[in-house]
Amino acid sequence: MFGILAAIKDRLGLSWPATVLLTTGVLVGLGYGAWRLRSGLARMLSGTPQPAAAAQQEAPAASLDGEQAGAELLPAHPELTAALRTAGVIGSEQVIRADQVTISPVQTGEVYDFLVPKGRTYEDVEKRLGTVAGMFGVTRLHMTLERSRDNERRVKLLKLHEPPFTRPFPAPTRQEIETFAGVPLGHDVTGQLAGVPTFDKASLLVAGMTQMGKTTLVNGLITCLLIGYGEFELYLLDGKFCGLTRFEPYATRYESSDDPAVFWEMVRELNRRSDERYAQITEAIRNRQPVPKFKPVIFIVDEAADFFASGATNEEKDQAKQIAEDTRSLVAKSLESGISTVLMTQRPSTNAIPVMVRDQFLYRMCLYVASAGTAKVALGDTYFETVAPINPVLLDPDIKGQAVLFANGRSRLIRGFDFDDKFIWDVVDKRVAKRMESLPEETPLRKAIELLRAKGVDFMTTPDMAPALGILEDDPAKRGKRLNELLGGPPTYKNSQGRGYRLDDLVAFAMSDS
Ligand SMILES: Nc1ncnc2c1ncn2[C@@H]1O[C@H](COP(=O)(O)OP(=O)(O)OP(=O)(O)O)[C@@H](O)[C@H]1O
Repeated sequence: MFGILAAIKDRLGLSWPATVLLTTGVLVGLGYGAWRLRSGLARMLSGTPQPAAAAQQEAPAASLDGEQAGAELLPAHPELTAALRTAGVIGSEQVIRADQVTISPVQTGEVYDFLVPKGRTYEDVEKRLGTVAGMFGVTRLHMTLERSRDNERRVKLLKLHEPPFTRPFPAPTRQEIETFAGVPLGHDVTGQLAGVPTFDKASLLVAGMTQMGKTTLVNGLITCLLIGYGEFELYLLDGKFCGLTRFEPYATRYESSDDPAVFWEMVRELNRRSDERYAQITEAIRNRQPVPKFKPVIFIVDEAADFFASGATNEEKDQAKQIAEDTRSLVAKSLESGISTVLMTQRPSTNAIPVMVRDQFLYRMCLYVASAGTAKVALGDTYFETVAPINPVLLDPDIKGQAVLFANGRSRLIRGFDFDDKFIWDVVDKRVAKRMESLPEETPLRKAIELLRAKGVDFMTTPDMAPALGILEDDPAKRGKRLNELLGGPPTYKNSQGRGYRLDDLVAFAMSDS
């Protein structure tokens, strides 16, 4: 090295300090030139030109962060980098590294699995999902984002080939429903089952214009509950008269009516049960006992809007107010009492379901509606400010049963199941039979139920039933009273044959507890 320096010194006729300085300067200059050339080549290969100013800004960060320095040299994924930069998800100087992207085909589209640059998270993509979809040349409905559990920077972006649910998925089998972790409500856009983790401590509002598939969706929900949910009681109010009839044999109480008084009566009955349950909880806490576990009760109302409508007189207005207040209280108290409410409405207008009732619902679903305002009524006033909202107005009204499911702050597009009637009947029959098996064998109530079943009748009068259960009293009043006491107090029913008991009432009574 000394020899080389001496040769340079002789050749240029410089002093020693000047020779050393000059040689060092030239070597540093050459090194910088080589670095510029290399990064320029890397950028050219990745097809992402970078302004000089940005490159200068990035130099210090690169020296702090090994990965970022590596990112500069590694090729970027052109499609994702360009889309996410233009959508404003990542900065113009940032890239999505090609070696951190995998694209895999699924049944209905393809999944882009990638890491966003350091300093960004999946939420940056989620917040701008509509714009990102636009960059891919599709709509928000074609795109679904899933976060990963292992890394905040990992994004799984599903892009559909066709509008969602263009092709129907087959209804799930019993086994698929049984193995689903939670309560399925429908298929997601890839054909997987989607739903909510539990119906315990939850309530659901389902809104959508007429003929969009609400009743079918809720029939699917009840079917899934009967297959996969533990023991529960069902209260059904069929405001459309025949939408929920298939489940009557299992229901603890089934009413088919559009009379607000019937709705109010059911709400009050459930509020009473809820109060009793609260009293038991308080008592347990007071006595330092474990809090009792209650059998879940699920109250489902098909077409609820009419029940809150108010008449013109003051008395009717007061009644409507009281109905709204009682309903709000029921939904709000479901948290601890284990009584969940599902309300459906085809008129999600501002005054159809009172705001104080609506705001209590933990889960909300909206099928196709004609305006964003109506969607807000169903999903909440601030719905469009939530993360990655899906506008129900954009759903295709010809593909029935599609709905935006808004649960735990996240939106999902699903399509309710459309089960065969035969499948539903079979599920109901099996569940009712299972219930019967679980009844204590030798009770008079079970004997009475089996008597009606053996005779193949839905109703039996007191004079016919009493002797079969060992009551040989001749006085009708005394006989009726003794039989009712023996059975434990189930509701009686009167028809043209006289007073007696209906099979459905006896079964429901046998199943109910506080
Ligand atoms: N998931 C689905 N797949 C296929 N067809 C469906 C689906 N959901 C609903 N439908 C069909 O759409 C029609 C309307 O369904 P449904 O009666 O459930 O709607 P609705 O919203 O309850 O209507 P309304 O409020 O007028 O009573 C029915 O013919 C039903 O078979």
